[in-house]
Amino acid sequence: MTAQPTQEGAAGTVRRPDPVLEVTALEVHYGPRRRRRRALHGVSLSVAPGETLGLIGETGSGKSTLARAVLGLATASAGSLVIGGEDVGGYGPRQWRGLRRRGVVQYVFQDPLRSLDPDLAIEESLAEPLLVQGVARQEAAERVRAFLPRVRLSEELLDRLPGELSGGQRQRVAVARALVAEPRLVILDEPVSALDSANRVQILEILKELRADGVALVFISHDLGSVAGIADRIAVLHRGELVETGAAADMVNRPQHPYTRLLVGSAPTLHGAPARRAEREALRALLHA
Ligand SMILES: Nc1ncnc2c1ncn2[C@@H]1O[C@H](COP(=O)(O)OP(=O)(O)OP(=O)(O)O)[C@@H](O)[C@H]1O
Repeated sequence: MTAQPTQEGAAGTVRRPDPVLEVTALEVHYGPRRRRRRALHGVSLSVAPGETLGLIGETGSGKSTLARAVLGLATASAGSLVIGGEDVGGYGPRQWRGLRRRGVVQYVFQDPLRSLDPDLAIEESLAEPLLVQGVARQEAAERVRAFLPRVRLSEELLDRLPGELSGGQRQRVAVARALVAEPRLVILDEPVSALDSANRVQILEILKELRADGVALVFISHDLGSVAGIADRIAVLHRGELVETGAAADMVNRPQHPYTRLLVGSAPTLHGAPARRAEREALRALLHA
């Protein structure tokens, strides 16, 4: 686990810095009243500055809903959400836009074309988060160019459109766009799921290096193997509820909840081979009992 930055308190006691993200008893529902379905129930978690939280769960467990709630794209029906010290619970669309424009929170989606404007040249896409924060155009251009080596991109790509790049290059542009303006928190929703293994490894390496800047990351994946090597802590979501949260090594080596054990057993990238079928079936039976 990476050491968390700490501050000296008044009496000389070391205290942890305030979390960048604090989610408490969050509830999200979809659908009109009579067909209302609960997507998240009583979800509480926090992420410290510089910390990487892995959020894992199977399809439909509510991972993207949590990401969307933290980005102001899904409305919470109860609970509280504090981002960068701001209670964003009652925020309307304009206040959410303001928060995103100020660059407090950024995002990377599975499909980079969702994170990038298809009609904007790469250079413009990368400069935009800096320009909206009031950085002068010349300085923005310099900062973009200085950032490119960190995501293994060359300047030749700057005048291309997203559609003229490979999938791996596009995702590296999306990562650069999310991080170039030094946000406090970045939500990455399945950022490597659509990539081949070489590109997946490269993006994971890049993210590990960028963590050193002190940004907090929430890394969402259905695959425990993708997050295990990068996350400090891992939170497991099952049917809209967090069933287990702990240090990444403990979750991989000593999972407690049957669902976490099932995820660990089903992650071939963690072990030489997935757990035996009979064991997985036994865990599934336990979960559905
Ligand atoms: N816009 C929506 N309207 C209604 N129900 C939705 C909506 N988005 C998601 N849901 C439902 O909410 C639940 C959680 O979905 P969510 O997309 O958050 O899961 P997920 O863990 O991200 O899944 P995946 O890994 O497949 O993306 C699912 O039952 C889903 O069908």
